[in-house]
Amino acid sequence: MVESYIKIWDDVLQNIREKVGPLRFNLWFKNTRLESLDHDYANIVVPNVFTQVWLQENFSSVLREGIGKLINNKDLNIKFSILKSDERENGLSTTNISLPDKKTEINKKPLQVNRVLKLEDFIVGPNNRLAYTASLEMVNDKHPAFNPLFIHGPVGVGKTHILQGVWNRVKEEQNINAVYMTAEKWTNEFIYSLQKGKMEAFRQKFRNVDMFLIDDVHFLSNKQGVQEEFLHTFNALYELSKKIIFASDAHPKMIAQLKENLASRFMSGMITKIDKPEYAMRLLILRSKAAKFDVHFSEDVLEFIAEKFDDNVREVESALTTLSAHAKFNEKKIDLQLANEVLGEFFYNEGKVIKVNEIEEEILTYFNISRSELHSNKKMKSISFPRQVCMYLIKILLNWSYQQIGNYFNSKKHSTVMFAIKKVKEQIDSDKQFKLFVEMLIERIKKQKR
Ligand SMILES: Nc1ncnc2c1ncn2[C@@H]1O[C@H](COP(=O)(O)OP(=O)(O)OP(=O)(O)O)[C@@H](O)[C@H]1O
Repeated sequence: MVESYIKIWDDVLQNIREKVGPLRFNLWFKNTRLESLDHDYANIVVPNVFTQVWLQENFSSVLREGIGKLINNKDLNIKFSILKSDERENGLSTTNISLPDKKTEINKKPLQVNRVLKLEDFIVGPNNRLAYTASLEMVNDKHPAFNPLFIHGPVGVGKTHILQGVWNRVKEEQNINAVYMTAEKWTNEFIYSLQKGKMEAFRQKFRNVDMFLIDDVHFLSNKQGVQEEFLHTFNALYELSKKIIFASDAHPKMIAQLKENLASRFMSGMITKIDKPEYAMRLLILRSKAAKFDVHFSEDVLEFIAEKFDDNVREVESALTTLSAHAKFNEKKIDLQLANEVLGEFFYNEGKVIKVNEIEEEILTYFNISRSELHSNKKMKSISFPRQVCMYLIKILLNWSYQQIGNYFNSKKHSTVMFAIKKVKEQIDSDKQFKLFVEMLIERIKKQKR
């Protein structure tokens, strides 16, 4: 980099670091540089397209202002270049991918589809038919043949979709008091009410519902006092024949440290598992999800995604989002070639197994912390947050049990690991930039295996 660019870039970065704080700064600006600058254009090199998208969306004006001020051009155009994948390590040269500059009209619609989960958008197939049909019976039948309904299955297969879909349906069609919440939220309300001496109101609230939909009940694992109160709520509703639906990552028998009487209540109605969807199902789901995007995905692209992304539906959706983001920002048509280019880095040779230290390496690099800090008990956010992300990645890439992950991280409790993974999941769902960041980490880890 020409020396004057280094100086300009240092000044701009210093300004940004003050604004965003060291954690986010390290996440997004660490491996960037000002590659070239003339009166009209500044070209900034970034390590990957996710950083590019994030900087474009959040920092274009700050960058324009910061650099523009130094060269007296407030209308400066900012362009980004991405290091070619095979050159990332030694940073030899760059591939230019121009983002639309500020004068170009770009489609301002959000890249992600809106997350209102409705039963009518749920695709029914062999992996989920029983769970879906049983849920409909809960909706439509005044006195369903079973109660409670307990739905379990691996991550991202549609458990939440069904519960929220049921909740939305009964809210629209029936004048009943239906409550949907996660077991974690229920636990927090319980603890709060206990601390504030408001248990009577708490009990009233939950014992007066007509339909009780609790997601992620595995969260109750290992929380004896909370389970006791949950059992009381369950019993009260059950005796009044109120409809109860639970969703969980695991069968009641497999939820660690779950009181026997609570486990047996969970198993007293219908238990049904949702499995990972097969290819034909994935394709059907993809078609339906793709139709909600404002870009066109051709059938061969959808088939390509359905074939390559075989783990869970969340991954499949994320492939669509990523592809549509690339197409928009680079103003390209979505075809098989683009899908291969963009998504090729997401999958890897199955024979090559990802190792836990490879996941760790990415975390250490991106968050700039040491391995001993990652494995420590330090609670400051700059250490605990990367640790949580690491736990999440180990869960989804290696599918370790919560206990295994806890043991690996200096004997952390099963519930601590569950909480960490839950937090990361929530942030992925609510923060698009963070979602892109996590996808980028996954992409980098998987790419090493190709
Ligand atoms: N059969 C389906 N039809 C339509 N969308 C689906 C289907 N299955 C899953 N999805 C979609 O996949 C995404 C993940 O599903 P959901 O959040 O319901 O998974 P989950 O099983 O609750 O996962 P977790 O255990 O991680 O909470 C959602 O956007 C959901 O709409």
